[in-house]
Amino acid sequence: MLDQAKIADCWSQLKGIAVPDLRGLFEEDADRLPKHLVEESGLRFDFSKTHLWEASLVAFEELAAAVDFTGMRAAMFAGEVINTTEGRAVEHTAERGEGNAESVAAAREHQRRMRTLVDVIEAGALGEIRHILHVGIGGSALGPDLLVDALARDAGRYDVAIVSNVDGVAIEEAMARFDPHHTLLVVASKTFTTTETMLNAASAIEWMQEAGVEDPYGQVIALTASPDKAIEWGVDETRILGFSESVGGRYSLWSSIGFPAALALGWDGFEALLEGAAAMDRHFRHAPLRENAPVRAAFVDQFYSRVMLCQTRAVFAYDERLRLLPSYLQQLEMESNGKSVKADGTPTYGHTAAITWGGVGTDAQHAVFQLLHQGTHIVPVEFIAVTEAGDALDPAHHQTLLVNCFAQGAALMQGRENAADPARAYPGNRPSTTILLDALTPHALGALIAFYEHRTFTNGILMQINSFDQFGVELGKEIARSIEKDGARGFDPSTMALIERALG
Ligand SMILES: O=P(O)(O)OC[C@H]1O[C@H](O)[C@H](O)[C@@H](O)[C@@H]1O
Repeated sequence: MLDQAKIADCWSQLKGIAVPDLRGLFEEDADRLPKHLVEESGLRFDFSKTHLWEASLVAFEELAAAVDFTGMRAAMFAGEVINTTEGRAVEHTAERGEGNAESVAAAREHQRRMRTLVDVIEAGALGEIRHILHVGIGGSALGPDLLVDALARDAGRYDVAIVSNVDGVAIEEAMARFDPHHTLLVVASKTFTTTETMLNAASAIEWMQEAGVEDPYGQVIALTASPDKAIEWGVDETRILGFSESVGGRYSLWSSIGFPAALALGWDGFEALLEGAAAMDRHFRHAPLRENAPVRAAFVDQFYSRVMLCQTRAVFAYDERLRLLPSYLQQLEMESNGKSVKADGTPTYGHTAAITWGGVGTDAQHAVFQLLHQGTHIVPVEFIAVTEAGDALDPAHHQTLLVNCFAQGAALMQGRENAADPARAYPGNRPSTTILLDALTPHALGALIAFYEHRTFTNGILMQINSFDQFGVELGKEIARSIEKDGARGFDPSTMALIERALG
């Protein structure tokens, strides 16, 4: 049993610590930078432009002890049932070889099948496959989409479309681009019941049938933790790639859900992604809290959201290849920690997940950065940049990109006084974290995504939240089903009028 009074004391202590000026922190401590830097797997995490200092770090370490952070971390890696509301273990790390031996062996077996299927498809056993039409939503789309977009742009192996929205416009676009005779339909759904995915999958089959494809189901691969449902739907058992129930949807890109990435990258690339994640797993498991990147990042998150009461956090990828990272993180962070009760069902203390938003640099500089520099909200900003260029053009492109990224962090912190002209004054003292990757390799991206997963988990532990359920998404689905079944009956006047007007 955790000592709740002790935990409350830790939070009060954190709130009582003076919040120094960022510029002053650097002036007072010549060694501030190395004390607030973590290097791991070719990723450099610079937390020095945040307001945390010795006293806050000590207080967070005490909080981590009070919430039994190390016990929870060990329980996750041991495969204990830490997702208590759903009675499940949390075993995405087993996909990377880190976890209890039985789960790691099961994951390896799933991967062996996945690899075989990648080889079989490459060898042409399912005909000449040129296009991959992956239908899935939420965790069954955002992760694969990020991987393919970031790493397989020029791989040229297959043309991949990841379609999630139930709006037919989304899948029509892919249909217009693809030849149904040369398309592999990948149906990705952990539950194999999700409305959007099943509807898109059915429309894709129809599209193939209408084009005269003889055996459309012969061109289907199912990625699911519910193989029985996939068989019922018509997929042959040999083309079902399973994964364990204990791999959560938003943590599933490492499992067979990552299949389109494995196809697009080739197996070696996919394996490098898993190895990068495993390296971050080991770092998270063994590095002392002070030198532990996900833990330090979670301290920063908690500080801004619960001590400074910032309601949002912004993520800007200064790399076009990572343009999907903010939306991927929105699901990971907000679906995991956007809760109002603790794991024991009692109300949480203060705010939980910050609202994650963001975009790409330099585009965002010309749009939303005004608010970051001069607005009334304090928004902790995270910059992600890559030293090695992704393009082969004039080096001026990449140099300008990086210079701008670093300039923004400096400007947020430095500010500029202008007593004569307040509209042109910058308050400064605004926080940012910079994550700098040496190169955007599969290994580095694996490590980066695993960093975010562990950071989210650590945030959950510090807030005593179960980060692995998502009951908040259910009510809206239920109401939608009831409207489809019974029409506009029994709802409020506004909802009924909308239904009548648009749906008749
Ligand atoms: O993979 P599926 O079972 O189709 O689920 C897809 C998505 O739908 C749900 O509503 C959840 O909010 C997501 O966490 C999940 O990833």
